[in-house]
Amino acid sequence: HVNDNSRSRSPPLVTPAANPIVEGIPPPPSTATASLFEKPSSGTVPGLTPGATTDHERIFASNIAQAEQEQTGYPFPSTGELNNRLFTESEGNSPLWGATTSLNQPKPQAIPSPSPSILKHQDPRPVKETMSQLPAVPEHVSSYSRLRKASTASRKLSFSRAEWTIETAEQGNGGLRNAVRSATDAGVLDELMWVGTLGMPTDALEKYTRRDIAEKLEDEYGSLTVFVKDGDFDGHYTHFCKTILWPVFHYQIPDNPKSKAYEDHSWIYYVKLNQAFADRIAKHWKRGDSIWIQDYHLLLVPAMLRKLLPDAQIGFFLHIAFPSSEVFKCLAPRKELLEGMLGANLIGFQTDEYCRHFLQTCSRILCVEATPEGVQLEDRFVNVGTFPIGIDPTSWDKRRKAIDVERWVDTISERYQGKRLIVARDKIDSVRGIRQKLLSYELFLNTYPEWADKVVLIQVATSTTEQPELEATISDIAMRINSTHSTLAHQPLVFLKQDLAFPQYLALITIADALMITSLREGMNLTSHEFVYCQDGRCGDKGFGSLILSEFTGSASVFGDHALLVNPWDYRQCSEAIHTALTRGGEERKKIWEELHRAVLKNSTANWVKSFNETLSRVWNEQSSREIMAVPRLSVSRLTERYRQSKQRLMIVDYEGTLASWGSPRSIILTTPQRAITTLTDLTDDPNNIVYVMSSRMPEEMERLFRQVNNLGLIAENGCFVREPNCDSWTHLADKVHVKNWKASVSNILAYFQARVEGSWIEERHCSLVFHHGSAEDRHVAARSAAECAGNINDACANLDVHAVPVEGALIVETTHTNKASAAELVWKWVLAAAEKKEEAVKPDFLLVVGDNREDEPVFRWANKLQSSKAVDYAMTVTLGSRSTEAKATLTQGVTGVLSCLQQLAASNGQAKLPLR
Ligand SMILES: O=P(O)(O)OC[C@H]1O[C@H](O[C@H]2O[C@H](CO)[C@@H](O)[C@H](O)[C@H]2O)[C@H](O)[C@@H](O)[C@@H]1O
Repeated sequence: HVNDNSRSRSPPLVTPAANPIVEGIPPPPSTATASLFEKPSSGTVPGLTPGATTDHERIFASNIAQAEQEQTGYPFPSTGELNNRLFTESEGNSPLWGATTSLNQPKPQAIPSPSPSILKHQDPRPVKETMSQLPAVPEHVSSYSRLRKASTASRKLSFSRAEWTIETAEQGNGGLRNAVRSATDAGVLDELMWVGTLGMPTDALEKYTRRDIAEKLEDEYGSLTVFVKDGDFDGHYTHFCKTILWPVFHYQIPDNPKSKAYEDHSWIYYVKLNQAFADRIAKHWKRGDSIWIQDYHLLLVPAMLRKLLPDAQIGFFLHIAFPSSEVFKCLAPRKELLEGMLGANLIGFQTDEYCRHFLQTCSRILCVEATPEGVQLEDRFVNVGTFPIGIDPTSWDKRRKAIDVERWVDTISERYQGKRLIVARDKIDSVRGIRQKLLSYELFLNTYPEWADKVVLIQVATSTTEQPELEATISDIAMRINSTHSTLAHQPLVFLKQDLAFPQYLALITIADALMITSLREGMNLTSHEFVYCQDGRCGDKGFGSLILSEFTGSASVFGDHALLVNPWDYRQCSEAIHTALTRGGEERKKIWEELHRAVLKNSTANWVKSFNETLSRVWNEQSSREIMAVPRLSVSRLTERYRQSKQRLMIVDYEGTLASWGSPRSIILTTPQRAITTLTDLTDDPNNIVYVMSSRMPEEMERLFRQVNNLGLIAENGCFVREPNCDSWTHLADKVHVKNWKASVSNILAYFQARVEGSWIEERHCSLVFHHGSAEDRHVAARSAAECAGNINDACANLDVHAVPVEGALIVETTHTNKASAAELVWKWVLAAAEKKEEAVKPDFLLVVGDNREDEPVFRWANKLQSSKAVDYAMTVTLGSRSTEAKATLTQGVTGVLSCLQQLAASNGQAKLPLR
């Protein structure tokens, strides 16, 4: 990676847990975590949950096993046997499928709440110093701790000297891994490197062991390891990611009095880990590399990298949901998180909804301009887009052919002969909605008792972290369902608190009659895609099953109404959906399934990687070409030379901020500085020049401002009105009826915000409304309100073809139909038509556009295009200051620079004398 400069731009993928892992390490030094590292007993696959742990689970697990045994006569193994058999069968053959949660490596120290020691890190003093200030420890305690220290030390020794091997990890984002694998197989990615942590504690490893592991991972597995302290990892992942970001991004605001979610002590670990990733990547980055950062664990990395590598091509993809701005607002470091993401060139989301939420949140919290394409920052544009992830049909075809799958199809079919199967596989996590699903299922059994002995819900519940309260609640409901609705020969719910081996999972979703997903929120949900793909009717009379899907998943936007969309909190609706799924006729099921299947194929993983990658590279090129660094300073002498050589010229110059500094919007006697008047007069005196001034001001103001200049064309209200030189009447470009209608809707929104910002006021122009907040008492509050106001208008009025654009001290609301460029186009037509009429038709061969803000950008774009399409020989577009722009050149001396440049042009043809210096 480091030495090869010739490689193509395939992205190193940054993920918090690299997929190759280090395994076979004895218990780590801390007694608190030792049990997590115990070698699994024989007959289990390393890392798979080794069985029930709490009393509750023990009772529940044995209950199911007992129930299964009691139903003798069936060849189906008990849960325990099944478990062992599965584990044995999958040995040495790690499943390669999607979002599995079984662990074949030591778990990270992931416990539900952070250890109290986490707070120690808040103290900037070294630990030793802090310890020495503690009161003396009683003798018996200190000898105990000496003993503990000794045993810890010996464990550390054996840990650090232990043999190790590298195995494929099963945890992490399986969907992402499959996507990258399939893209590589399909030749979409030809070279890539993963960047991640080991996913296990590493403090106890000797330096040389860490080095050896990192070297092997880099050389043989194309993976770059980021080492962080165990405590930092814990603070980052267990606390900040899992108790703050994860719930909030899934609309769960931890606002109960016991919640520590908003104490910011874990923020420093989040920053630290993100910085460690950024530093590691920056060190290895070479020109031509593209960096793709994955998911909510690394929201700050894009900006950290941008600082280290200003020109790098950086993409960011969020796999989980992005909440509404009202929810995101609750996060204490909300600004930092958004700014972190905005370091990327492209930010991708799973659905349009998350995309919209992000744009709105940026506009409201950061007060920046957000367009449907992305976010305009002061010096850069960041593209934002939707890239729904999917599954890889090719690899699924291969896996389905495995002999194990067929065997399991037979076993499960035989076991549940004559029954209708509803299946589900979820992580035990409150956002996955298992509780809501079981309650709905219970309601279904109560409402339709005739189904009680004909249907079985098999719920596979995987877990990586302990969630005792949730698990207890779920177990209670599960027990209640089975104790109420079971008979000696039938049990309507099979609840497996363990993951399945891959062939079993495949078999299960192949023969099921329905899949039920009730996530309260979820980024995508690939289980539903996997289910649909496997329901192709290849399995006897089974197939074309129904998909019951929470409307709060990303997959709901992929499948739309072809799925039975449900609100998981509406138990009645969910129960009815179960009934519909079980009673639908064969023809109907097939027809619906075909639509679902089409959606799965359309969203294949290879397409996902390809489209993100291609978009990233395209927007990076576009953005780079707009970067101010790449925009040269205007060479006035060269411009003058072209001016002198040309026969017919068109010049369009912006008014405020370009020809004159910004005037007070309320000024009644608005005047144009004499120097601007003189310059314009000198230019318009030349019969070969056509000069227009453009502004957001109203036509009557423009007339007043420029009445002293003859032969001057005017563009008012940002292109809604145009007046030809020497003409008394204005041409209206905006549709009056449309303007009247949208003004009525927007006025109320503006009035609402105006009433809340002391010192702000609303100006009504002919075709636009302006919310002036530049002289508000509290500028900061005013800017935030204006941003929020813009968000509201842009959401509410999107289909009215109106948008709100923030400018210096104001928010202009205007129609999207017209802008300064539409006026410029009309001017161009007029100029060509006039040239045609002359005896010696001379088309303009010199075009100059000068402006200073966002509203001038469309005119720059238009003029540049005229030149590239060879409609004009020479076009120069010039902007002021250091914004990102599409102009070809910049002028840094502001209004003075513009005026002296224009004076130089006029003087070059003898129209004016240059002022004495
Ligand atoms: O639990 P974490 O290690 O913090 O990771 C979060 C989850 O990542 C994966 O799911 C997310 O990405 C999937 C693919 O884009 C998407 O379908 C899902 O909705 C997202 O939540 C992973 O599959 C989960 O197991 C992780 O919990």
